[in-house]
Amino acid sequence: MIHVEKLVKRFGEVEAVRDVTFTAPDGRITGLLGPNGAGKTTTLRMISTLVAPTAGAAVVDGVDTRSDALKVRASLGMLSDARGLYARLTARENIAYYGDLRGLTKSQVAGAIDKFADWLDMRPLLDRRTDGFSQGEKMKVAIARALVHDPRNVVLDEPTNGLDVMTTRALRDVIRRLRDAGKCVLFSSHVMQEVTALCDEIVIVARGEVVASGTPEEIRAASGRDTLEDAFVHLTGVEVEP
Ligand SMILES: Nc1ncnc2c1ncn2[C@@H]1O[C@H](COP(=O)(O)OP(=O)(O)OP(=O)(O)O)[C@@H](O)[C@H]1O
Repeated sequence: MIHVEKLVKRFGEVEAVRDVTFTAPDGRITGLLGPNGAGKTTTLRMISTLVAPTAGAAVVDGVDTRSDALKVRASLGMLSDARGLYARLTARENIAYYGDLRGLTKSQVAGAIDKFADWLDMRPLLDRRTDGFSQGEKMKVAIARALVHDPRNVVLDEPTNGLDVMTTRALRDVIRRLRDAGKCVLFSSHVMQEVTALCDEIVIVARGEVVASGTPEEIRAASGRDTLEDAFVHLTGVEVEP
């Protein structure tokens, strides 16, 4: 479970996150939805221990990110983007390298690679060097790499960016499988349709603050609008992407 409480992050004069409080429970898919610059990535980076909060707390499975970052990292998988793959290594070697860093045995690594090869339909890619991979192919490797240690908490920053329809569908299936296995899944998006297609709970952020949270129906009803899209525009003051 991920809980953030009155989270604040300032970069000099810029207040990227002003006041963010929410809980992403186990066995649920929670979507952090907001327009560009709302503070989603900064929030996820604080949860993942990559940046320290200016104030407030991010707590993962009861552990505060500032008191024991290593313990938090062990129970969390973070996908930020598909950059940083080793071009000279094959997909399999890239994933195995992260498995080694996480302290997995060879058979645990082999099992994880086998699982993701099926889930993401990436078996033909496994023994090719990632140099020259398409955006979607790189993303598949990045997902397997981020989740190789089977973390209880899964954090995905705009995971469907640049993916085609088939790969997006495969990724959604993976996210649902993780939810059904009882994991806490938290992902960010600026695309409302993406979030409504997948999420059990939605947290809407705008200008660094939570402006609404709940199930899609709760948010729509609380806003007094006919559709979630109208609610989103009303709450954030931003037009929805087509
Ligand atoms: N390292 C940094 N230094 C200065 N400002 C930053 C830094 N990181 C983020 N910001 C600013 O903080 C605000 C929130 O950025 P953030 O990347 O968290 O938003 P986001 O909701 O993820 O947006 P997007 O959907 O565009 O990725 C933006 O105004 C951004 O310019």
